[in-house]
Amino acid sequence: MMPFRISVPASSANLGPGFDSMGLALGLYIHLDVESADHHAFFAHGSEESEENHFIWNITEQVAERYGVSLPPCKVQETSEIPLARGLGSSASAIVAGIELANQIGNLQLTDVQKLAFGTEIEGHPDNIAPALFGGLTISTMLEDDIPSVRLNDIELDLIAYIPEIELKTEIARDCLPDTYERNYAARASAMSNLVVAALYSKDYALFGKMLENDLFHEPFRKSLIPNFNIIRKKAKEAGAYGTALSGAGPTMLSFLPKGNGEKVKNEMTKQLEGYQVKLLEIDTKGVSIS
Ligand SMILES: Nc1ncnc2c1ncn2[C@@H]1O[C@H](COP(=O)(O)OP(=O)(O)OP(=O)(O)O)[C@@H](O)[C@H]1O
Ligand SMILES: N[C@@H](CCO)C(=O)O
Repeated sequence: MMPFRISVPASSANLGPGFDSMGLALGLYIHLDVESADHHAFFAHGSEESEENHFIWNITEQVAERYGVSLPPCKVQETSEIPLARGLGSSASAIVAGIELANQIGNLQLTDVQKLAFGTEIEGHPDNIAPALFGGLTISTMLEDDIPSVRLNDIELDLIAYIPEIELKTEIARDCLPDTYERNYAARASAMSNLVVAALYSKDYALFGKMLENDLFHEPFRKSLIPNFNIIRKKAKEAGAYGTALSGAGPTMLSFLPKGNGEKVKNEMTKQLEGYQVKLLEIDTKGVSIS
């Protein structure tokens, strides 16, 4: 086996009302550098000791078991730019990395459909898994026998992420959501989501930003967990953003801006948000890749 590298992008799920279905791949990556070895070893980011039970390796073993293959010994070195539990899809990127590792070293030749199905089964929803696999903006859902997914790569927007120091586990941010929504409420919530998609496809970015900020599915119930939720949205709007949404389950927030305005707005927002990493991010259009 020649040494190779697996790279998987981060992602921002939901984009406001696209709850559990929309996700955008971002130019922050987890990398696995893989080479042949006498025995298995997995070195997690920043660690000099091999980890037997690493999250990613566990996924790799689950895939191998599902397809009935035994994996050759190899050395894997993980490095990552994706902060954990911040709403940037770290778990989905790690799952996709684990699936691709099994695919490569086990010579499984998995199709995109198989990878998406396996990843979604583990993560529970496809909104981060699909962009981590395919890149761009994806809209996906789960049917009994299929996970339809549509990709949009052509988005002419700058992105700024506001990443606080605190972590927020998705599990906790899901626990504060209602179990059910009353019919009129659900109809309004899905109308917001329809308009987000329609505005994106028609490149009406002002409308996109407006609808992005009108989610009814999750943000109203989560915003008390998110430091500076209202302030960030207001300041970003004043600085020129079309709109700002919670990234995934939070606590990161993500602004969408007219192309070319990112650097200026990033500098302004950095001055106002002490203790945050304020990052200008690219949209990844490739998804998982091997080099
Ligand atoms: N590279 C990694 N190595 C080990 N564990 C990881 C890795 N990436 C993610 N995880 C696991 O996933 C958890 C974070 O997943 P969680 O779903 O809570 O947040 P997220 O995926 O970063 O954000 P969101 O789903 O809101 O976008 C971590 O606390 C850790 O247990
Ligand atoms: N759609 C998910 C994204 C985080 O996994 C949520 O908002 O809980």
